[in-house]
Amino acid sequence: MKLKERLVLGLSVSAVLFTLLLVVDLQMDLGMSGHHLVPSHGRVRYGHQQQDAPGSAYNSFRRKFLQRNNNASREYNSGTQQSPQEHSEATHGVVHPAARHQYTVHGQGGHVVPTHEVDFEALPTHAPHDDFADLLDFMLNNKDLDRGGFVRLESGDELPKIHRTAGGGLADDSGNPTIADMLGVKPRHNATTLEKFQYGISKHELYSKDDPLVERLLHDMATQKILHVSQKDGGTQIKLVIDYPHGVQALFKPMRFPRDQQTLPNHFYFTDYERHTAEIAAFHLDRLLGFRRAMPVTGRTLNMTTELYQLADGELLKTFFVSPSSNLCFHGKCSYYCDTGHAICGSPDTLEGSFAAFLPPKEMATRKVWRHPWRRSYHKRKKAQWEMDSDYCSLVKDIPPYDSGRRLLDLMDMAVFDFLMGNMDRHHYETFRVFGNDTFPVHLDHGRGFGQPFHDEMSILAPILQCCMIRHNTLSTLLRFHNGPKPLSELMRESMTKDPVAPVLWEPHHVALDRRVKIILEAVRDCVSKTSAQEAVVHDDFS
Ligand SMILES: Nc1ncnc2c1ncn2[C@@H]1O[C@H](COP(=O)(O)OP(=O)(O)OP(=O)(O)O)[C@@H](O)[C@H]1O
Ligand SMILES: [Mn+2]
Repeated sequence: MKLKERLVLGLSVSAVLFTLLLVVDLQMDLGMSGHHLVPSHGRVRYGHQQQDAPGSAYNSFRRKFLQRNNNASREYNSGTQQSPQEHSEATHGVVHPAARHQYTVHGQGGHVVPTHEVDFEALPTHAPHDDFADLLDFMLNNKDLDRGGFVRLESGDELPKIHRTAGGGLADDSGNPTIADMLGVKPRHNATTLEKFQYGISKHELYSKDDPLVERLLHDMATQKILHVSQKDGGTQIKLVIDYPHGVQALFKPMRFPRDQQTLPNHFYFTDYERHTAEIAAFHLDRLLGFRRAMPVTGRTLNMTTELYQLADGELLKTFFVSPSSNLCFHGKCSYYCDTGHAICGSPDTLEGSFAAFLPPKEMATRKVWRHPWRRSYHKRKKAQWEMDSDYCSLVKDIPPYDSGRRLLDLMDMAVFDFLMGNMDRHHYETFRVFGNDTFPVHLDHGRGFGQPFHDEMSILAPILQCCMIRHNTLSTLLRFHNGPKPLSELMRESMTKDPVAPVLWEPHHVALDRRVKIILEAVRDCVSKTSAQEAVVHDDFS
């Protein structure tokens, strides 16, 4: 080979290698690498940025919202009590004016109780009901618009569902195979309800719309005899693995505080205590939203002596003690809040908790862990990249798995879900490896939701406002919640009445749900008016 040829060859090879390196690096960033796309203080600029980039809807909507609510509270607030949440009315969210009127501080750490009987529905609403007819029209007229690079599926809104055959087997005639299909197995006929449920997890949802297994699973977890308890490793707060007969397991999170305890004013989202009621309510909320991406969770009241203490093993057992007021307590071992000062105590030895159906074991289905592109900094002074870069979404959109398929829309759904419950603790998410990338993210870990019923955390909507994107089905579900026949609050109450620890949520959380549905609709309206219609509402077939 001549020198010139060698030189050209060498150059080409290094160009290819360099490109590969760049691609791998970018992909890793949204996977598990721990690197940032750009230094977190950096800003990303694009060649032909418009005056009003899509992401700017986030900043302008937040500003508009803050302003409106500040005015409202000024009008409403004259001569009334102030809620302890007012402090948090900083840059990210708003405190609902009703909060100031109806609650007064009680005890340490911002524990708030109502001063008098309150009609939570009687909020200061002077405006007539806005039915968002413009959004309805928009959705109807734009059903067949270009879906902005997403796969166009023509078969209507409903995802073909997997069904159970008469013999209890699973049939996949739909492009929505189950774990059993993927493994080429059929659950034994004497399989436990949990095993049947696990094998029935499909590519697009954990369970199908009216799956009778869900109610059976909830019932089993709430009533079956507990055989053994041990601590679950990992995570920051105490969780127990509960063993039932026939190898069935559940993940237990204990009650720490009464229902009306709010996130402590000086706690960050990452130092907030977990609430067992949030885990229960999140399962119901996820199901009502039509996602079916959260494992079934039930409440249950335990006898701590016979159902925990006598069944615990070594390490956990050592942490049990009797408190000065003769209540049975334990603290376990974990990286936060696992010491005598943060013990979990019964009264005197009954204890409530949430029981989540166990995910499939490794042998059945392993999961892939993904860093959430809109994760927070988990640092008391640092901001995340998306908080400083209004065009962050265009960066995410270009990178697999967000550049095609359902994943980006799934993140929009997750933002809806998290905003409704006020959950800021969404650092990672998991998918089942067996289904590849075009599968749903499992909605896991909601213990930090439902902490601030008087504060709407607008930053949770950042993905939706920065991408100006929401799944068509999700938007129509939200419109149904808003316009009736039944508001989300009522559907949640109904859905949770059968739970053994009902009422699950403190009433102000229900009020917050309805208020937040409307806020999301306003946010989408804002986006629609700002961007081209095609981009704002993406139509795919996953509900
Ligand atoms: N239902 C479940 N069945 C089996 N494993 C689960 C279940 N829910 C969660 N896990 C596993 O346990 C881990 C910790 O659970 P979870 O996130 O709820 O606890 P956490 O203490 O809040 O964790 P972290 O502090 O890391 O957020 C999860 O990452 C997940 O892998
Ligand atoms: Mn957590």
